[in-house]
Amino acid sequence: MSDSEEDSQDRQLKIVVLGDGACGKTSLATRFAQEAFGKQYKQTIGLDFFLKRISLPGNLNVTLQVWDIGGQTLGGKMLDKYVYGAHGVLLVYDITNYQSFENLEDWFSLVKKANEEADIQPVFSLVGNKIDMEHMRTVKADRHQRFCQENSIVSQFVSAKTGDSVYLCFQRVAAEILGRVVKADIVNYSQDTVARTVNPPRSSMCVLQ
Ligand SMILES: Nc1nc2c(ncn2[C@@H]2O[C@H](COP(=O)(O)OP(=O)(O)OP(=O)(O)O)[C@@H](O)[C@H]2O)c(=O)[nH]1
Repeated sequence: MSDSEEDSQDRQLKIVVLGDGACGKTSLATRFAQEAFGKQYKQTIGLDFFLKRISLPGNLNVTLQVWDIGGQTLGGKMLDKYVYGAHGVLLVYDITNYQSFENLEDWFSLVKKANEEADIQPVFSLVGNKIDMEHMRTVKADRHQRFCQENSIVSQFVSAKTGDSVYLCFQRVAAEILGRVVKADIVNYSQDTVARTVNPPRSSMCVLQ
């Protein structure tokens, strides 16, 4: 087994999926992790987990721990704990439900606050779901883009139903996270050369766990 293959087995990223009830978070996670979709709505109580190993350009593999947080947890006591230490956060809304887009401001503020003390800030992505229902869209694409520009976050549109852009959505966030960690790693390296000589650079990737 090559060094890079060995490294990849240890690398896990925590990706938290947030947004209003029924915007499609569980469907998105299920489509991504199990390549399945169910029409029937079953509310998530608390949270669910999914694990999936993905490939990134450059022969890099990572395992994503997807935390699917129930929409009803907004304002609940546990939410801070669920989102703490996330490497990536998908802020999901339903493009046919304007309220689900408006409420993302609250979800966004909450995660930023919960992670104030964390070493690494999460990579955020705004995810407009249900693009298979484009004809019923109530959130204009330019409102979506403005939110992304104002907050410097990654913009994505997906359909958990058809699977359109779902894998790409998770892949893009993982790539963005790894880009940041690698940059942080370079800074640490220059500040701590002695320790790095004893511990080879690849051990630094433990920061992701
Ligand atoms: N047409 C369409 N329906 C979708 C899509 N994604 C989810 N749905 C439907 O929307 C409903 C809610 O989906 P869920 O994935 O359970 O929503 P959720 O955000 O996890 O909801 P909570 O558990 O309450 O937080 C279900 O009936 C899904 O089948 C999509 O991309 N297109």
